[in-house]
Amino acid sequence: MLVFKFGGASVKDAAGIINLTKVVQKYAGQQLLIVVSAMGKTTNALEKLTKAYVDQKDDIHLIYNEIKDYHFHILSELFDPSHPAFDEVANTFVEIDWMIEDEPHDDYDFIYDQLVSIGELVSTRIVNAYLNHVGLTSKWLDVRGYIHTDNTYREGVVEWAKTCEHIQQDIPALLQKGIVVTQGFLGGTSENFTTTLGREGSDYTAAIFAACLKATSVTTWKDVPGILNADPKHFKDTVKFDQLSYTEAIEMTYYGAGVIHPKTIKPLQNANIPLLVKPFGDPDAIGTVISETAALYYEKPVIIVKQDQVLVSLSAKDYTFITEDHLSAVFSLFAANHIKINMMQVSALSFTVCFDYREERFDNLHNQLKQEFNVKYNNNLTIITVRHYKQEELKALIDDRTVLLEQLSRNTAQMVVK
Ligand SMILES: Nc1ncnc2c1ncn2[C@@H]1O[C@H](COP(=O)(O)OP(=O)(O)O)[C@@H](O)[C@H]1O
Ligand SMILES: N[C@@H](CC(=O)OP(=O)(O)O)C(=O)O
Repeated sequence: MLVFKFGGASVKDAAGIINLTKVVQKYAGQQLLIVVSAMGKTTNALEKLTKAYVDQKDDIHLIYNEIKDYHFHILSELFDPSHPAFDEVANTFVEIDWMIEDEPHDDYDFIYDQLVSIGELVSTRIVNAYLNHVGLTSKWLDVRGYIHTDNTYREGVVEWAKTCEHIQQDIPALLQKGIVVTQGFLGGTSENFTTTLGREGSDYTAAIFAACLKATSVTTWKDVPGILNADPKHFKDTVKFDQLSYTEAIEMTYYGAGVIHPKTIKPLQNANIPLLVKPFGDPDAIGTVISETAALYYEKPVIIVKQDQVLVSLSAKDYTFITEDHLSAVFSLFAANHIKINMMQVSALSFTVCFDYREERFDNLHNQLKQEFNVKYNNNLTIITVRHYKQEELKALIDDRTVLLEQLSRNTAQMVVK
């Protein structure tokens, strides 16, 4: 069986959904599970809605109506007004109506997951309805009953044994009857609350299903020809990799290459399932095949740009040396706030650490760190990571920016720039 993942860009409008069905029709006769993300930039819009709701802002209904109008406009381009998909989508949005009428709960991450998850619940309703509309037999599956997570909202940790057991119990029989369409990015807790797996987590969902079902391959359909040596939105003259090793793909995604979610590759590597990254606009193109046995040749360095970074410098309040006790206290605070460290450096009197800036988490951490340390920080920074680099290439990348932190190993150079 095959697992396909269609991301937001591939289903951003009615033409995208029509294209998706054409891609799927090429695989008629094969068992197929399709993981779909929210349409276009819906997740960003739902994040805005969540913030407006928690802050009880006046524009909450404006933001919500824009999200609804966007989806109903796509529906009206695909179906006659009497089609049941209109009701299915309206009923899904009712969950938001109920939530935003109430006073906000005080756990931001919990609210976030209950609201933001609507994007995938709605997109899969529309995709599933359209596949059936064109004569393909397809079933909508609520992923929250299959991908079981703990209750770390916004970063649900998958309970693999329970997840695989449920997937293996039900999905093979469903696949024999037709296509299965389900939501990326979402999970469910044992109390039936919705969790999300981290932004851009739909690739990871596809990998979980593939690993549990021992799929032949996973294909993620993207708006790029495959995996390139750098993000084409930031760099000209990129080159595509026809093949890539699991290890290189893990390294690239770990450092922030946004093309694949970082947790995706490992379960596929463990189960020896190839990951194909292909352009949805040219489904017959070979794209990039990620597998164990890729030929390793780097015509150009691999460049990864991670924006919206904050660099924090800590020193002890009594100006003593930074000790293991200090570091242990600092790491505990990072862990408690679910903040992943991207780069760090220790000197005699200070500890410098760079991570993704996320306002609510940063404010919390900052307040806690201030109690024990002198804290200085700089935000709006960028980490440039270069793999398989030549020293002379680094200068051109920095351009006229200031380097605040630099680390070089044999294979990888990393620089925090302003
Ligand atoms: N090394 C890279 N190769 C290809 N695309 C990349 C790379 N790094 C970042 N990207 C970006 O990833 C985007 C595709 O990933 P993403 O937006 O997550 O897709 P989707 O959400 O549709 O699954 C591309 O539009 C491209 O800008
Ligand atoms: N919709 C979610 C999950 C996801 O994976 O989306 P995409 O496949 O469009 O990156 C997000 O935007 O984070």
